[in-house]
Amino acid sequence: MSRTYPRRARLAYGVTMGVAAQLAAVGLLLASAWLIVRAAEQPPVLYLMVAIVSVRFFGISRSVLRYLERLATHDVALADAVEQRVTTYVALDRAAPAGLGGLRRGDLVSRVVADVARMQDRLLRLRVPWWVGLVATLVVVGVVGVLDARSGLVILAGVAVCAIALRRLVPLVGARRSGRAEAQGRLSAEVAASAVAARELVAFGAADEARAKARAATQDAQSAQSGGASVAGMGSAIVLAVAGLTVALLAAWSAGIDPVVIGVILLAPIALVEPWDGWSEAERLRPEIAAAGERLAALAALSNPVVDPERPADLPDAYDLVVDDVVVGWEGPVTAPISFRVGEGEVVAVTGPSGVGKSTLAYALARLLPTWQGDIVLGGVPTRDILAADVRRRVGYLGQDDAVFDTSVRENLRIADPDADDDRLRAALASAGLLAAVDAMPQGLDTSVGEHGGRLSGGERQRLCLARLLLADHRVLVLDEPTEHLDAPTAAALMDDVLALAGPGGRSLVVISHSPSVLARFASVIEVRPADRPVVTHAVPV
Ligand SMILES: Nc1ncnc2c1ncn2[C@@H]1O[C@H](COP(=O)(O)OP(=O)(O)OP(=O)(O)O)[C@@H](O)[C@H]1O
Repeated sequence: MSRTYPRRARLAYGVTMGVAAQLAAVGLLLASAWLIVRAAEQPPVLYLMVAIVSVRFFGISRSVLRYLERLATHDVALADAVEQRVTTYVALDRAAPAGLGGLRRGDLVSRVVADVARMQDRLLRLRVPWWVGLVATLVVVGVVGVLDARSGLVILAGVAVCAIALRRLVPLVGARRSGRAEAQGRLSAEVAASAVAARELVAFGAADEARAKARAATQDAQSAQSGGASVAGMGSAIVLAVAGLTVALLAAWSAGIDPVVIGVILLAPIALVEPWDGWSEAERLRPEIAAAGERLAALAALSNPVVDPERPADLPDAYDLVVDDVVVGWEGPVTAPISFRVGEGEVVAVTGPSGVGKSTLAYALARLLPTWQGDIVLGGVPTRDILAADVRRRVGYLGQDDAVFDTSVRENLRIADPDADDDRLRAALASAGLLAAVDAMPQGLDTSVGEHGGRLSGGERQRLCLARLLLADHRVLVLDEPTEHLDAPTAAALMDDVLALAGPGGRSLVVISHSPSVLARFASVIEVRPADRPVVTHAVPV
């Protein structure tokens, strides 16, 4: 059924096909039973023709109907998953970076990938099996009830007992034993952390400890998984016990019923084992699906401390930057008030002891974090009155460890501007002082830079990030330790290129650095100091 139909209609069609497939399976078993019992009486073969044709019809239609059910329900589930994925990415985008502080990277990946996939099961393995099983079971109860009312009631009682036992017992035990997704999340986080830090772990002899942690997380994940298997076993046991008991009761009360009909009646509960197994599986998964839903809801509820104004001001064309009595910090204020001004095309350096809050100030300048006190004013308008995305169009930030993707130089640059042609890419590379090096690479712009830019030198990586920043055409650049990890001549060359970006009509620069040789090149150096006494701030950052 095509996607032009509404979701509800596609789902109803899928469930109807599922019910029909289930009834075909029941019909196959009952028609076969009737055929075997009746054939034993050796009637003229003409009497058996209807049953023989029925067996063929049910056998073929079951497969076709099941296929149609899968097609329709998976179509709906996949469309739901796409929506869920988009919602999750939008939530992450809204919360990043300041709102994601408490989440480990591996855990986050596990949530975004595994939990979203698990949510597909809510429809496919929880809701659809319950609806299909329930309708199919009630039809069978109705048919048996027409043949013999008391037998119909016995099967109805069996259905009720099975449904209640599965619904009550399996999730109860499952919830206690599951935690599979959490265990999987912890395992992913450990593995991701070890993979990123593998070199350091080996160098400092801490690999054994990391291995032990990963092993413990693996064992947790495995035991959560085997817990799931024993819960599945319990569900199957309940189904088989109830079906067996129902058959026994039906057999005990079968006196006086036509022998051919008895065969059909006794097989009815056996035919229902398949839909009931679907319920059992659904109940086993229910706690995991609920937990995945809660984790995704928690992600969706993450808030970003940077709140856009209700009536945003237009982004001004002017780009002089005034930092007026500003205090920054993450969970609370950490710096003493900071004030300075950078006119259009001017440069200023920011320094201060390690951990004092220089990078935090850089985040605030790019409106990635709010301030606890004071105003950051861009072109005469406080940045809190402008949409954060607009501020970031004008103010660009180059961090100490900006991401370099495992793809070509060209694609790494185009993240800043997907439409940029080679001339613009080359101009940005030239301004960042990387063009000659890229031209010397075997495939030029198409050269792959490796994971985290591993095939580039530290200086080249830094210049690549700078070129990317230049391509986005920000007017104010905040560069956080741009010469970190570079030797003195490379650092001096990079600073030459950076400072050449400023000047009348050029970009304004705020350069954060510890390095005396970098600071020596600036006429204006601002020192960030820790808050030595409690500073007056807003109750919440704005
Ligand atoms: N993502 C974060 N969440 C919470 N606190 C943070 C975060 N990043 C940094 N901090 C804290 O904010 C304070 C200032 O850190 P920041 O990175 O701004 O210092 P810095 O002056 O740039 O240091 P360095 O010169 O060593 O890079 C530190 O106490 C640090 O622990």
